Amino acid sequence: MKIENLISQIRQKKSFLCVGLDTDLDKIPKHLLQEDDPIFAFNKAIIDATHSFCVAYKPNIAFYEAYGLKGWKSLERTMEYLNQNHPEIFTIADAKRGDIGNTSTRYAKAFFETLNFDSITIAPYMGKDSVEPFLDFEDKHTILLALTSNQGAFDFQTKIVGEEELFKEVLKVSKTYQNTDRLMYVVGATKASYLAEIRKIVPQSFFLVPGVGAQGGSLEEVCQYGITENVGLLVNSSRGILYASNGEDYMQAAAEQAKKLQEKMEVELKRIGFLS
Ligand SMILES: O=c1ccn([C@@H]2O[C@H](COP(=O)(O)O)[C@@H](O)[C@H]2O)c(=O)[nH]1
Repeated sequence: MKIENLISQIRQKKSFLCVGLDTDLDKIPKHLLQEDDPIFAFNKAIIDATHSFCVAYKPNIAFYEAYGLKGWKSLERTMEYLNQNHPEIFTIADAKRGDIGNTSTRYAKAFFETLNFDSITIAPYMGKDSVEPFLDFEDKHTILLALTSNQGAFDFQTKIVGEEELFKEVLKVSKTYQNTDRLMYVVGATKASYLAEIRKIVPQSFFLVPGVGAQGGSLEEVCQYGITENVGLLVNSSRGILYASNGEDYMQAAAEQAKKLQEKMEVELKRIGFLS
């Protein structure tokens, strides 16, 4: 997908919400466990309930790999459903891959070609030749982990390396890679106070921002420091939407949570003049 199409969808839906599809058989409503493919049945219901409030879906691959071949099949069916019914919606494989060049190329083919995701999350630790194979793919996006939402982010990412924090070095060095227009970054909502400094380094890039809802990050703070004239944000919520209820009313409860976030986003989009 081209960035212009993502931006025009944000304008149309008045939303920059990404719904995380972290589907856990221990948490979904019990009656769905009778289905042939409960993971797909749950994902389909969540997509049907939330698609008008969000611009992106982010299956976290761990939740599918955990169930082996069956989980992978559910992921394939989810992607087929999205590509056939909502091709305008941006898809993110939250896979956090990255390896030596020829291996990265195979990961890129798996997620961009076989599964037809628009983007994938990548760990930057192995450097340029582990990231650039993903950047070779036209209209596909590589989302580099910059400053993650978890507590462990302080173990390495904020440590001073040379003159500044490691995450800043990641951002600066990544700007020297080829096809940087295909780069986005992960910045945790729980680290919103860092966003102003991050924006100085990458003023135009899109950020995937996990950590609102269950992890306690604030949407308003993320917008205060991170929003750009073209929005530049995809704010994710997974558990807060998926498991708003585990009863028969789970679709309605998920839709309500997604709508609440969309309405807050609309306020922010109006505040910056992106929407009139
Ligand atoms: O820094 C990061 C990077 C990725 N994630 C992932 O996002 C979702 C968050 O789920 P919630 O239920 O909304 O907390 C999940 O898939 C994480 O693995 C992140 O949280 N932080």
